[in-house]
Amino acid sequence: MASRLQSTLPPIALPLTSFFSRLIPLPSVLGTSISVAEVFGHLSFILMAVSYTLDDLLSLRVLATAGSLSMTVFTFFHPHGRVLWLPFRWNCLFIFINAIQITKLLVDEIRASRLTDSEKEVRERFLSDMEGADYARLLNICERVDYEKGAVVMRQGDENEFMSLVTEGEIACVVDGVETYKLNDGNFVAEAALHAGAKVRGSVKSSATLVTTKPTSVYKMHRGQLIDLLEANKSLKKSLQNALSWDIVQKLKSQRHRLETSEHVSENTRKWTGRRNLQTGERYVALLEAMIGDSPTISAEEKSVVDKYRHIHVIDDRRHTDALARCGWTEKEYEEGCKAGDAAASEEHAILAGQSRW
Ligand SMILES: Nc1ncnc2c1ncn2[C@@H]1O[C@@H]2COP(=O)(O)O[C@H]2[C@H]1O
Repeated sequence: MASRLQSTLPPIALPLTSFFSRLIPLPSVLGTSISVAEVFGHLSFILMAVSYTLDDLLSLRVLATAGSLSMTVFTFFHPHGRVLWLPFRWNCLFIFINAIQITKLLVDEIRASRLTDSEKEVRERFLSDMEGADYARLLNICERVDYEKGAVVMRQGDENEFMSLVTEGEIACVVDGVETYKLNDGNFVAEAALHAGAKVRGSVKSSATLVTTKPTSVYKMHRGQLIDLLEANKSLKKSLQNALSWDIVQKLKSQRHRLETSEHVSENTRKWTGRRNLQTGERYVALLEAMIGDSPTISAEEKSVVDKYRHIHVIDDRRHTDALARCGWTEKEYEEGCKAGDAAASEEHAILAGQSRW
């Protein structure tokens, strides 16, 4: 065996041939003997099999790499006496790919382990579903901003490109001079229908003036950067959408609570409700404007986001038609996904719609 190996192996490997072709005696039930190279062959498949049972990505990749490494040894010192170059080269490629991915995972783990105490606390309190590495990636695009009490965070009607998470403090939301809501720690600000899956990268008109009523801190992130990050990280997207969904539930519940308990509101319930309704309509218009922009078409995917948003926020047909009119669209145009009178866009839209059916 050793002599056959020696005849095909690259000269550099020749000193190792006697080791890998050495026979190890086995208990009689398993057969007579096994070579060291074959031990690596079996080990490779055992490691691969175990790796498939693991959920933890890092451990899975480490074991898969060890499996591929064992396979390269087996194919290089193959008992038939010839190097099996085809599986050898493929396994080298698998090792290379896994090594890159393992490095990325390790970098993420290191990043996650270097969080400050206050960053860790924010994760534990408001983003506990988020993996440490995903949270670290999110922090990369976040800027912490601290406001004094009484600071104006944004004004009603301002174009705003940022989404924020309040990590501490309190912010009053004022619409046409009437306070409609108070944002507290854990609330998202200007989430622009992200909870419904909208990918609004640009600016959205603010539906309220936001004024801090206590010293307040937020994590502020650019919406475009956030959406790019979410598109590249499915697990981050899922956990952030979870957090946003809970935020919506919390906001709706606390609005009801506020309506029932606050003296200030009960004195002016009609006025408050009127402003809230107005604000809901304005936010819907702002969302449609941001999604449609100047484009003469709206895709089926965008429409399904709009439908989801309407369902969550109970936007009835009248409000929907009014909002469309404010954006310069008719109900019919919206249903068809294309503005009338724009022949080129209409043709292109029909082609794309036809393609998507395939
Ligand atoms: N009544 C309210 N209920 C919940 N959140 C609000 C309210 N008013 C304002 N906000 C938040 O303040 C943000 C102001 O900008 P947006 O309209 O983009 O999004 C708004 C919400 O995130």
